[in-house]
Amino acid sequence: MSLPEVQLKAGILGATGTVGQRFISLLSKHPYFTIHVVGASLRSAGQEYAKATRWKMTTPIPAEVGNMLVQECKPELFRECDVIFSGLDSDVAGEIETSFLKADLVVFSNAKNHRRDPVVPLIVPTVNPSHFDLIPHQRSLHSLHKGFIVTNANCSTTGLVVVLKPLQDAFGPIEAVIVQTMQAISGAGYPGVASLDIYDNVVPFISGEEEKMEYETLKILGDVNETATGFNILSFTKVSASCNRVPVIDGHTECVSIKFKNQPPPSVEQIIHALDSYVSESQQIGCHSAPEKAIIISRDQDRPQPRLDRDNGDGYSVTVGRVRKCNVFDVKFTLLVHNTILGAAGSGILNAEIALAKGLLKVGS
Ligand SMILES: NC(=O)C1=CN([C@@H]2O[C@H](COP(=O)(O)OP(=O)(O)OC[C@H]3O[C@@H](n4cnc5c(N)ncnc54)[C@H](OP(=O)(O)O)[C@@H]3O)[C@@H](O)[C@H]2O)C=CC1
Ligand SMILES: N[C@@H](CC(=O)OP(=O)(O)O)C(=O)O
Repeated sequence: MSLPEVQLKAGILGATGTVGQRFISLLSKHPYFTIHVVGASLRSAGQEYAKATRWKMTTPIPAEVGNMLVQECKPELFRECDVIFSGLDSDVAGEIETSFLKADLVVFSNAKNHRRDPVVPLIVPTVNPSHFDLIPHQRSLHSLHKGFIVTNANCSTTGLVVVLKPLQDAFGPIEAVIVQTMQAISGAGYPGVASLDIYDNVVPFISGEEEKMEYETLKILGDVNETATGFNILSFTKVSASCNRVPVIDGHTECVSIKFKNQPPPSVEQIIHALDSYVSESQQIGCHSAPEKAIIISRDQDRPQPRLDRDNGDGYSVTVGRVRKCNVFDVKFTLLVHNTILGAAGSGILNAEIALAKGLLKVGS
């Protein structure tokens, strides 16, 4: 993809939070999105960013952002932005993001609020960029000239669909998926889970998470209908998720078992080959943040591990290991996804790069 001639102005909603901080650290070294406005709640608005946030990234706050004044999340304060990235708390994301859409702004959201909307694409950038095809319909429905809203997926769902997509493409419909997650504490935002709850412990419940994985997987792996006015949500595939919080800072690990419709199923080596050779549309386009490999196969018997593998592909790759035959279903494996990069902010940024490549961002208009 050739670089655009102009810099695009980016606004960040929820800039002080866990996902917002990740947006800032990724965008600060981005070649064509420049951070223009940062927004958060009334608690933070009016303060310098460095004072308002409790910075938890391992790199310093970028100098150009540290002394920016945090704004309220009002569309009129972001009207110069070509693109808005939202890391808003879901208690407020629905209403605020809708007000930005109505103001004809382009919103890439991390929050759950709009993911089930029948005209909002739910896009994991290394899986289903074709769902951008619905944007002209969304624009006409809301009488928008340049604005639209796209969401990225729940972080655990993101890792899962990156691996299911090439298997579905290569071997046909997947009949059943059973997944157990071990999710990092950064997934709960800041301050998140109390240390007395998570230290020396595992918590076998994350509110709403299992339902999100079971629904979002089917929307993402489905396709856009013939008239590009809606989504064909998979009805054949059944997903059952069990979600657990574990004392890991970043990186969600998932143990997955799957059963194919077509029998006999592919061999373990055929599955490894399909995963290893998978190239997503975002890579084909040559997007700046697209990983060299969407899926990295580990053949070590004790990998993937969050501390060792979460930064693979700069956090944009999903690492898969322990691919083996399953005695109940057909095959089982373990995957690892970086929950705040590909599982959150990174997906928003890569989705914006894809939108730009597809001509959907009307820069400076
Ligand atoms: N953490 C993760 O791995 C993932 C998170 N997500 C989703 O991304 C979103 C952000 O999550 P996360 O960063 O973890 O959450 P945090 O709690 O860390 O951050 C929430 C952000 O929302 C802002 N905010 C809260 N209330 C308001 C308000 N009334 N008006 C304006 N801004 C407000 C906060 O500002 P202030 O500091 O001023 O309070 C803060 O910037 C959530 O919707 C979450 O579900 C999605 C995928 C993965
Ligand atoms: N619930 C996820 C993070 C998250 O906020 O997900 P969602 O964007 O689907 O609400 C976790 O706890 O790890």
